[in-house]
Amino acid sequence: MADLPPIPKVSKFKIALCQLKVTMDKAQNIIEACKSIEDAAQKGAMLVVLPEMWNCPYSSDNFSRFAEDFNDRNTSPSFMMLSEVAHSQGITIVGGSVPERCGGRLYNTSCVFGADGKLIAKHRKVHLFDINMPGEISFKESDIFTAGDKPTVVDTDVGHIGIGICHDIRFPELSMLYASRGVHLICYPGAFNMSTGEALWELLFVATCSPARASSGSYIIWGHSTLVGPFGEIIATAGCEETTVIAEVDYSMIQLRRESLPLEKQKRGDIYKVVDYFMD
Ligand SMILES: NC(=O)CCC(=O)C(=O)O
Repeated sequence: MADLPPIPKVSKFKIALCQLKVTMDKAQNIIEACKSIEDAAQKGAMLVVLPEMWNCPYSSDNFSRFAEDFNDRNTSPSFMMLSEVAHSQGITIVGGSVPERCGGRLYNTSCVFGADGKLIAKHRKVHLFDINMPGEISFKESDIFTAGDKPTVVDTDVGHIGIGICHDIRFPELSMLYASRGVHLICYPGAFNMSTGEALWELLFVATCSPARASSGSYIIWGHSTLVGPFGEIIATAGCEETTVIAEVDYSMIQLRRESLPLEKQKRGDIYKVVDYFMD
């Protein structure tokens, strides 16, 4: 097995999970998100995570209307705000997700910005959320979005981070692939709902960030943005209200987990294997 990346120099830092209220007013959503990020940075957060669809109420009717073409600065205010605030505050931002328009297609996309404001990674949701639970919930993202075709691991000032978007969390193969690449933390911007929200997959260091629950709309958000530690323990969590969860990430706990529970050595490569098609 290849050596895992070492624990980064900044091994203890504050993370902020901004559980934002999302409204039909995109400009307002951008202003509020910017305020929450600045506030979190003032409180010492070095990494800020936003929810899935933080600029757009999660509904099929809205995705196309709220979409942005990231190559056109004039029509991508969400993208520009994240880049500018990452730079002005000198922090890393996992920018939740927004609908992305590219080459005539729509994607559910998370942009990651470094402390210099540069885009350092872009994850397009790999597993689109199609569900039909008669009498409870019916939703078909694949009617609107094209799925991404690759996993995303990004090297940041605060470690090696894997990115998944909401439904991606249900596929342990993706998180196992990230684990096999030695990520320190997996960030899952999400917008779970009231029917399925409790059934989350929690593994390694995981940060999930949801929108706050709104009193209107047909898709009722679950909330509960959470930071889970490397032993599966819940370090910090929220209810369904608008709030920011600020908690400490301590990567030295990864070392402790690797030593006390050497799962990497216990793997049975003779009976199963995670194949990483994207690793050079
Ligand atoms: N927005 C989503 O991907 C929702 C995923 C979800 O609720 C699930 O149960 O999976």
